[in-house]
Amino acid sequence: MQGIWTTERIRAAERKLLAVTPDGALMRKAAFGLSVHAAKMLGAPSGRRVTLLVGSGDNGGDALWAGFFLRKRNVAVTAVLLNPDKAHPQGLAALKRAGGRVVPVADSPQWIRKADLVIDGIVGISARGSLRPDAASLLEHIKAPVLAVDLPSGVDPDTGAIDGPAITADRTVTFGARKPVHALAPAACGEVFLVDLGLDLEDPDLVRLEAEDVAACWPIPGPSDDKYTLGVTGVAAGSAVYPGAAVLSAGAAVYATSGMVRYAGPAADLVRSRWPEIIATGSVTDAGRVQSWVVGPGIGTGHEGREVLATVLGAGVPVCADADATTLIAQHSDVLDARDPDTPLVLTPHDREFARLMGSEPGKDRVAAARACARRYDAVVLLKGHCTVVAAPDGRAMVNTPRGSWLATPGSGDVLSGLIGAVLAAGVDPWLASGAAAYVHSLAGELAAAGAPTSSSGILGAISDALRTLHWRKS
Ligand SMILES: NC(=O)C1=CN([C@@H]2O[C@H](COP(=O)(O)OP(=O)(O)OC[C@H]3O[C@@H](n4cnc5c(N)ncnc54)[C@H](OP(=O)(O)O)[C@@H]3O)[C@@H](O)[C@H]2O)[C@@H](O)CC1
Ligand SMILES: Nc1ncnc2c1ncn2[C@@H]1O[C@H](COP(=O)(O)OP(=O)(O)O)[C@@H](O)[C@H]1O
Ligand SMILES: [K+]
Repeated sequence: MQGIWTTERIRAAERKLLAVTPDGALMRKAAFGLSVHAAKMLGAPSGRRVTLLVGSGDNGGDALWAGFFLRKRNVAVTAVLLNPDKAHPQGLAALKRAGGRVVPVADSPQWIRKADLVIDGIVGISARGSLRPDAASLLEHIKAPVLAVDLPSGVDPDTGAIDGPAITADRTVTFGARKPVHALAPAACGEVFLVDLGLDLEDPDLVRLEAEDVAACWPIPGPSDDKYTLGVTGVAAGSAVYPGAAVLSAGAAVYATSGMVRYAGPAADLVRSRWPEIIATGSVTDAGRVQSWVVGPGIGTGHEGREVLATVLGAGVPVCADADATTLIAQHSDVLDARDPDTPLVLTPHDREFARLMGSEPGKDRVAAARACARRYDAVVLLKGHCTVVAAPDGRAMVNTPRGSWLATPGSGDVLSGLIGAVLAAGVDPWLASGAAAYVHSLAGELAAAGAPTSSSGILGAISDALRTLHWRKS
């Protein structure tokens, strides 16, 4: 699991380390790492032109020191100082000593336009609010690839929110530890690299699953397993109007697990004909025993849907309440009375469903929003979006960062619900199960797309490929 720390925690850890480190040593270490990445981006660095955008804090200091190291490799370095009086004095002196050019904002457009690489040292973890106009005015001249120092300026370090002009980096080099911005604003960060500073950090504020975490929790059969032992997934989805939701959700469960999948609802004939391995019935009351229920996709928000939801909430097994089920819960909170408080519940709202559950949309701080919703409903909340946040009622939070936006296609949420249900049926912790499902979902989207738009059926068909990329410990 990859740990992510808020800027407050990072600053506290930095203070401790700075107190026992020779003056300037950490910054030079950070800047040297930065210069190595800059040189890689330039290919053959000698004779190439790099322009530094330098703000008034230590982020600008990093850029200036990186400029110093690049001068040693015969790079032509120009620093644009946003506030000459406040530019990091030692960094500025070092760059000048090494033959770097320094220009004021007024003269900067030409130096930004003709650069082979722009290094963004405008603001780092102490950034507050949107970029000020003088800083923002520099961005329009950028033509070259951008290397962001610590984080792309203009993006909120703790929420990843972008409110106004912001740097879009090709690569970000961060120091000490990953910050929320790196997980929550992937399109602005580009590829993120970490320079280790030896910070003493534990108990991350946020985590991101890696392939081995998903492999370790995903239910795959071992020598003593049979069709029941990995858990039976129940899917209560679809209606006469929306039978496709049932096919997609149940189909995702079929691909996700070698255990049994049961379906209950009005699309039983269609589901059976599409997935002969599924035991399908017309009603949840005669579906047979399951170890988890997925309820909601396409069931509608009327009386019948409400009855179905109440029945599965009272079944005493983990429930993933998706799509119409989240709306039903928002509109009729008493339906939750049917729930055994010890039975895990996963809610999977997108922003509009979230607004129904919580009274307003998630806003800029999606992690805080998901945490608040998880606490309010005593449920795991998987907040859908470009980056998906999964929060547990005890405060644990993780984020799934996708590569691309291929999942933005109708029915893709139905696929996700089936994946979650399959992992829940195996008895995996519901927070981990939801995060692992989001990971496999986005990986399947990426593989299905392979660089061109795909569909939910395509994502469904790529689930096995996604799972094959994980490194199993047993089989
Ligand atoms: N500590 C360490 O061990 C290490 C730290 N390191 C580095 O230090 C960085 C943090 O440096 P930091 O704290 O000096 O602040 P930083 O983010 O550069 O600038 C903030 C300043 O900019 C301004 N400003 C604020 N908002 C603004 C806006 N919207 N638009 C425009 N300007 C704005 C405001 O200054 P003002 O102009 O108001 O005086 C504010 O004070 C960190 O990200 C990493 O790169 C590395 O060297 C590794 C070792
Ligand atoms: N721009 C995007 N980038 C990445 N993933 C996205 C994007 N937009 C939506 N998604 C993902 O696609 C899925 C859409 O689910 P949902 O909103 O329920 O749609 P549907 O009801 O059509 O199935 C979610 O998993 C969400 O996180
Ligand atoms: K920056």
